[in-house]
Amino acid sequence: MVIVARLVILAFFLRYRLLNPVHDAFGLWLTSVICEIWFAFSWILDQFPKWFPIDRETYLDRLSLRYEREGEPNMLAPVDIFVSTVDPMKEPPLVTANTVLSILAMDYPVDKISCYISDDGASMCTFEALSETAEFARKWVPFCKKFSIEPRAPEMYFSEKVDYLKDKVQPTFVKERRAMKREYEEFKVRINALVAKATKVPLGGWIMQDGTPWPGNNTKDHPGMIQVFLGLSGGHDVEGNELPRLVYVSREKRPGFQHHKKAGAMNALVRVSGVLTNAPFMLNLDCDHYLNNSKAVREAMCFLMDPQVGKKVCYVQFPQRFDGIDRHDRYANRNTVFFDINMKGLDGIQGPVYVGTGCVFRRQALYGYEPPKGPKRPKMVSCDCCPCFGRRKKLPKYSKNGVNGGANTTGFDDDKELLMSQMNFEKKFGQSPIFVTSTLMVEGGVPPSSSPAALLKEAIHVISCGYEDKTEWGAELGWIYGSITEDILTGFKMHCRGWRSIYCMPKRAAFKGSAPINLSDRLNQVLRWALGSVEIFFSRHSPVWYGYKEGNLKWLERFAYINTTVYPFTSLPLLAYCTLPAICLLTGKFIMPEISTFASLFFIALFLSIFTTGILELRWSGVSIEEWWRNEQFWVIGGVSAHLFAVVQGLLKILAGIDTNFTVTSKASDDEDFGELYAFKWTTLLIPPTTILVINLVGVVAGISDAINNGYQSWGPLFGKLFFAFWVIVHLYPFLKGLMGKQNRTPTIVVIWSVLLASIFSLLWVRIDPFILKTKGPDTKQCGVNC
Ligand SMILES: O=c1ccn([C@@H]2O[C@H](COP(=O)(O)OP(=O)(O)O[C@H]3O[C@H](CO)[C@@H](O)[C@H](O)[C@H]3O)[C@@H](O)[C@H]2O)c(=O)[nH]1
Ligand SMILES: [Mn+2]
Repeated sequence: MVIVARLVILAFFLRYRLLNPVHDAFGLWLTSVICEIWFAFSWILDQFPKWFPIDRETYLDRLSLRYEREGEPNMLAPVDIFVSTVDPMKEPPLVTANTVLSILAMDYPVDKISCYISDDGASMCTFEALSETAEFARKWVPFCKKFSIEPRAPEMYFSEKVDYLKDKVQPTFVKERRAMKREYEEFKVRINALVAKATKVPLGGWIMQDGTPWPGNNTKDHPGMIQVFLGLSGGHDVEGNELPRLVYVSREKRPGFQHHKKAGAMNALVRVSGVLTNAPFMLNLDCDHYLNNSKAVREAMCFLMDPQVGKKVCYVQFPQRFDGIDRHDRYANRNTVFFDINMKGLDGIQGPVYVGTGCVFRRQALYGYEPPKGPKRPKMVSCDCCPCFGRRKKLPKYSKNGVNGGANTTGFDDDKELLMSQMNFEKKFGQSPIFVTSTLMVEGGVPPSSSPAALLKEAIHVISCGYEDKTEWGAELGWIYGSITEDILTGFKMHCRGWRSIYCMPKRAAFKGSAPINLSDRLNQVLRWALGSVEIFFSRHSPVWYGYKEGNLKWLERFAYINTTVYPFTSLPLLAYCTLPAICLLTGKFIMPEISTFASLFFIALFLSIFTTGILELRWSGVSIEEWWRNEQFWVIGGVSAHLFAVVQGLLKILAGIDTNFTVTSKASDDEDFGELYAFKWTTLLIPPTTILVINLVGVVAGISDAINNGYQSWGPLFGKLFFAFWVIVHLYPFLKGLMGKQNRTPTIVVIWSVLLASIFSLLWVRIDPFILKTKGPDTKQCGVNC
């Protein structure tokens, strides 16, 4: 009701604004009204998908009751876990090792999990670190399971400042913990030694321990590499129990081939895992997102293996949570407004968007199939009966491909048809009979006849460069190409096919990652996301025009996707709106005519409705007011810098074909204690916000001194303008802090540029409309009485 009320008030407000132009500042008025209309539009896109938020609850004990009966084989579904890494310098191997250890130690039947690491950097350092990690896991995993510790990433576990003796009854715990801590310190020393060694490449390239040269010495031109650690053949832990499989994969790279960044890496893993283990579900994690809750996968299974609704669920997304963010979360890294408000809202429609990490997929959904069509639910009293909002009758879908989630997996009539469909499959999935067969095995598993050696050979084949040529990979299958935010596109395709996704927020955060905490890195990350969105907006997959034919995408879900692709464009009106107060102060004009008491009611009503929607949202989501305010501030900061650049770069890509690259975010390794927060790196992204800040400050000074000169009665009109300017300044405040750094020193180049730009603008305005003249000019009419 509040949302509807706000919509109505907004309409009245805009009507008033449109009907009351300012005649002596027509340009200012027009600009501001255009901006306000755009803001209203983007508010609708953002607000409406929050109409029906959902909170979910899982019952892990019932999952066990159903699928883990005593005396019977365990029926939980196998899961393949994918971890991506690319640059051992920016993504320290110790961070990746911790993620891997937390995966290997998770609470799930060991024979049902396999962990695949994609190394896009073909780095021997990563490889050797992984080999060390596999060795360390033999001790770490039994320790975790014996004492049920959390989290199971050693670095985080040992640095937790809690009373670890609480609730622990085993007498050996203290002793074993101490011993394990020592083991971990030694492990860390070994990893650090590997990293130190990796900083300078030897002349002839890297040599492996067995004396042969490392195949990945040229990172841009090397064969595919696969190494299986642990698992059935790879030995057991120190207590003789089996360990999950751990597989190192570095896909083939050759010059002249498009590698499609992370999306390409993930697709290579989809195929390798299809050939080697073929679990029906897969969990995808960034190298820095460790398992913070050892039962996370079980949480996901509560939905994916649900006999009633599970079959239509394409993925279960967990919120991203972070470690090591400064207490006030200066640059809104936690993103709680998104993860606790928007995503919960989407869950009430067709499900959350995929955010790139912490997500458990159904393999069949990634293979481009549609969800199985269950028996139609009996119609109840709902929107369905309303003729205007009811869903359109669905068009019959192509079912040539045969496989639709379950029922008819191998129902071919004769050999000819079999051959035909085989050819179709190879056109779709590529020339690997073993992989194609695996896609038909909906319940997972590899053909029993195949030997491990043959499978490994095939695995190398499916990660070769040319494998995806003339197939549907990246267009209809797997992770979708075409944007550096591959995650949004990938989820969007599934929703268009009619799948639904689930948002799962266990009490103990499922995964935790790191976030860039210094200003420049953060802005660059936001730039990449925004650029990815702009790419999608202009692509064939733009939610503005894609996927109407099938009619499977709910329209509020579409609103949300449109919102995630058009938000960077809001930077243009935002930039204008942030410069307006300075211009008003310098020229003495304003964007509104003097308002009557009646008209001011519109403003008060609008303000109140904004306030109420905000408060209600914070109430139901549990987001704190501080987090919300940070988000508002960073929306402006990101808006006038990163989003702006993204729009420009996106247009350049469209018009001039300049490709965009994926700048990987650095992951702080450890114990730096926010040194990073204050680290300052120069980037052009800093220029526009600094300029805005400076001109607004100049405006405030000029406005006040002007009012002082003009005496008492000019303070009234000034008030509105000052308020407006302060609005801009307080939003940019965290940015100002970031600029200052720890030592309160701003790099000279930023100052020079900004002062330059600011003074040019100010001078320009002063020359065009010098406000000083207003007081003394002999030809000014109103001067008579007061002068
Ligand atoms: O060519 C590449 C580039 C990146 N990555 C991996 O992609 C992941 C994400 O990179 P990161 O720099 O950490 O990006 P973030 O901005 O922190 O990540 C968010 O946004 C990305 C989309 O821009 C998603 O891919 C991520 O999953 C999501 O966590 C990392 O594991 C990288 O190793 C690759 O595997 N190959
Ligand atoms: Mn990251």
